[in-house]
Amino acid sequence: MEGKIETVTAVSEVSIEKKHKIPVVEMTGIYKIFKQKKIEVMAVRGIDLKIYPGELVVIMGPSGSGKTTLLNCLCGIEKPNAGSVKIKGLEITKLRDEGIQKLLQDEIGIIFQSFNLIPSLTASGNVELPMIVADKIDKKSRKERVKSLLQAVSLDHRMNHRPSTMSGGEKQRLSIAMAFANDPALVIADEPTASVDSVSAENILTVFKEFMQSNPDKALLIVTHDPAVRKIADYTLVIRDGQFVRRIDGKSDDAEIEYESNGSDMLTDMSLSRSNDATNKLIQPKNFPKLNEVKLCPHCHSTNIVKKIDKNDVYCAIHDFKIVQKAAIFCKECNELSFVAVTAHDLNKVKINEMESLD
Ligand SMILES: Nc1ncnc2c1ncn2[C@@H]1O[C@H](COP(=O)(O)OP(=O)(O)OP(=O)(O)O)[C@@H](O)[C@H]1O
Repeated sequence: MEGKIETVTAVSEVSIEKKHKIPVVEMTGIYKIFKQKKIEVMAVRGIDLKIYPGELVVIMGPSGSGKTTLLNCLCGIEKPNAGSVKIKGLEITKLRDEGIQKLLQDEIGIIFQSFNLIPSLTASGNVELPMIVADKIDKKSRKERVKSLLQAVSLDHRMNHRPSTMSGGEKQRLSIAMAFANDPALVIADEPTASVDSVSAENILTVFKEFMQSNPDKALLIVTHDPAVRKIADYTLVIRDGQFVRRIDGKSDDAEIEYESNGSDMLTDMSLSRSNDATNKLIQPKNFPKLNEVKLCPHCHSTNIVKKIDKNDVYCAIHDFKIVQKAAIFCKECNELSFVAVTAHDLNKVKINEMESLD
């Protein structure tokens, strides 16, 4: 159906073998709304996600689609407005700061795009540090583990070198070794190949594959814009406007991902040549107005605006399950492009039966 975005749940196909395992990640009905003055941004809307031990899952989506917010909810850094997040069966949405800190220390390893290495420490010092903080194993075992982790990422010859002397690919491999240091149940990688060249990116994917093969009880979640990463995934979830809209099973790289086209037609129609992060940000008032009621730029409140509705982007929002639609508002005063949710009442093209099938 034209205009319909089907939401996808990542919990549908569970093998009998998996049913007997506790999921490493179990997110149910997650909503996250940010409030800025009178404006609400619904960054995540009703996400369900289960990841079992041994699974390598990739999440892809355009800028502003809610990837970081979802990860933050998953790690306890952000509290969702609604829904449950369990890590290895433990509900984490009610944990206090110390509980979250312990969770991040013991059960979740994070690989940041920006590496997050300590410049004054050598490679082995960086890998050892999380183990010193966790204080679970003695010094001798720690040193042995540092060695084997650095071997696993092919950096054993660089163990006494500082990050400043390393290439981007080496730094990223070092941050992978750090993330696995405390033997976490879940490793999350945020854009792990974004800051490295294509050869290093291939090496990083190989390291992930090998880690998963030698640690079948772990789960790995990678958030990326890089389609190459899908090659190593058990399945890929495409996120758009805070919802999973597509699930691609398997590791083949021939299935197309079309999320990049999100919003671009409107930009072209409005004769805008520039592209910035705002293109995918949806500004969502509490009560959805009709398009003709939108009179001001959401950024500078100027009335000098151009409005355009995207007929291909009708979707269902959670507020009373109203059918809403995205409208692009371009402000000639501040040059900002915003997306505003408006009621689909203006839309003669949406037939009643289609609207009903949306929720
Ligand atoms: N702290 C915040 N306050 C207000 N709005 C926020 C906040 N954090 C995120 N948002 C909004 O929530 C939406 C989702 O943002 P998020 O950072 O999760 O997207 P993303 O997919 O990770 O984007 P990118 O790929 O650019 O990092 C965006 O519209 C963003 O502007």
